[in-house]
Amino acid sequence: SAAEWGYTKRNGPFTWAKNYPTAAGIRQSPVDIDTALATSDSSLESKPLRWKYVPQNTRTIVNSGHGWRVDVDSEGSELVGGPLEGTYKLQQFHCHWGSSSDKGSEHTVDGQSYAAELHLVHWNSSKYADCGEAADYPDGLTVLGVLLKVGAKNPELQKVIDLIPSISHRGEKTEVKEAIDPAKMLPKTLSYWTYLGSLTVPPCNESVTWILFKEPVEVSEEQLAAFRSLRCYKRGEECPCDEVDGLLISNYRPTLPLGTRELRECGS
Ligand SMILES: NS(=O)(=O)c1ccc(S(=O)(=O)c2ccccc2)s1
Ligand SMILES: [Zn+2]
Repeated sequence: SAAEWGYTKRNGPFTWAKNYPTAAGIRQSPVDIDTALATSDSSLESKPLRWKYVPQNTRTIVNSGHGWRVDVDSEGSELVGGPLEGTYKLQQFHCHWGSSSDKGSEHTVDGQSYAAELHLVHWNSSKYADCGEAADYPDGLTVLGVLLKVGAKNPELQKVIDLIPSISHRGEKTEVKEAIDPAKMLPKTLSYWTYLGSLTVPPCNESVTWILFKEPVEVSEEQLAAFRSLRCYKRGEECPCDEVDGLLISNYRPTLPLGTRELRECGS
């Protein structure tokens, strides 16, 4: 198949539009959050964001070749309120990071990068049958974004990190035995920015309502180093990417212009 997309010079973000024209669209993510542009919106304040997750429903963790991803059984989960119409269900969560902790988040805040960014991906179960269908509609998906900064070891994320050695190569997956509670990976204060954007990986569908929490959550340097130990190629195959021995040391997309999109905020 055509050279798979990735994050190296040869197949990275600036090449994606060749095979995925939507990547050159006007509603792309991530963006730089220019906090001076954000407008506070009473309608957001009047409908608090509410979520319910079922830790026992975290099923498997997989090395997608572009990072780790924990797939969840959507049943029993829900996300409502804030900018959202209807109910969204959790599909999966994953992370983006950089080769050193001075970069790695996808969204930036007033030009500042964070060490990593956690994404909890939800789909509109009020209107669509599943995540794949929802991805084709402008109100199909919602991603909760959590900025990660270097600090204390994150105990909930440690449950993911403990599984990384068993998914070291692309395509490997393993059962998540110890329940991981996505709610425990969210910040204490629920202030957020929200805008209309896209998936940050190909096919970059413009179907995501982004909700990015303002308060960063801590993760340790050792935990970030564990993320970078994932390999982008299959066991037994040679490394196609020109990353040093195919280590997934960086998997974040640089920011795209917000353009004429509205950036709203809720909470201080
Ligand atoms: N970084 S991100 O949160 O925007 C993101 C990347 C990939 C997904 S997805 O695998 O859920 C997915 C969902 C629907 C279609 C294709 C992929 S969501
Ligand atoms: Zn993501």
